[in-house]
Amino acid sequence: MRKPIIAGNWKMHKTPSQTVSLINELKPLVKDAQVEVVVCPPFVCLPAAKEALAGSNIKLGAQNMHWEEQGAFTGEVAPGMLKELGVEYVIIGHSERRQYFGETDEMVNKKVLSAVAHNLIPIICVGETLEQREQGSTEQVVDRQTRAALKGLSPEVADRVVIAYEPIWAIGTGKTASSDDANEVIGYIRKVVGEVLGSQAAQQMRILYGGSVKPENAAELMQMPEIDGGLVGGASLKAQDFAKIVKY
Ligand SMILES: O=C[C@H](O)COP(=O)(O)O
Repeated sequence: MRKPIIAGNWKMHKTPSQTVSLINELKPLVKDAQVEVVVCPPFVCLPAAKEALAGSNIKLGAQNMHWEEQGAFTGEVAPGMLKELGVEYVIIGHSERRQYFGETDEMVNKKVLSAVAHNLIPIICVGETLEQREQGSTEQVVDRQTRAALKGLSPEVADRVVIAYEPIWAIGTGKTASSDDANEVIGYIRKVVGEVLGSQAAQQMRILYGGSVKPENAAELMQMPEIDGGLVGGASLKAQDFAKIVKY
């Protein structure tokens, strides 16, 4: 049985003090959650978040990392730095990183391997643009991104790797993939995982949906058999909304 995950990607929102307020508001609302709850604040908010999360069931995630242990990489953050702050999850290859910061499939792969080696659970983002969807190349795009991201991974770590299918046209736009569409693409991604790592690994790996997940559409999406939870952007910045999604 794959335990669902609801993860909040706060993107570039919230200062350290705002982080503490949001977490304090959220904690009582999700304390009985049946799913794994993760929040991913900005890097500089992680220490404050860790302290505010003490004793709660909410886990801490980061939004990115470098693959190297250390070195002359100005502005970057290494996996060991995240570990020391109590981070358990790390989003890798979000479409905003690919689009605005030039992250390639190869960089995503290096980050995934490094995260796993450091005992961090990567949440690997894949998904097509509107143009690619309209051209009918959704499967081709997620196929390429998934194979590239998983290259060199051992099937034994499948339960410590998460994929998030995020159609780019659905991110922050209010447009959601229909639950049938999302389920179908995630089923396809699971098939690809099976081809790369074997069918047992494919059954163990959690694959989330992301893209305008809201309290109003969470239940329908999360009830689909292939969808193992959600990566939530905008709605994760409001404690009440995020808690409703957690309790879908
Ligand atoms: O990582 C989260 C996604 O980019 C979804 O963002 P959104 O829920 O604001 O559409």
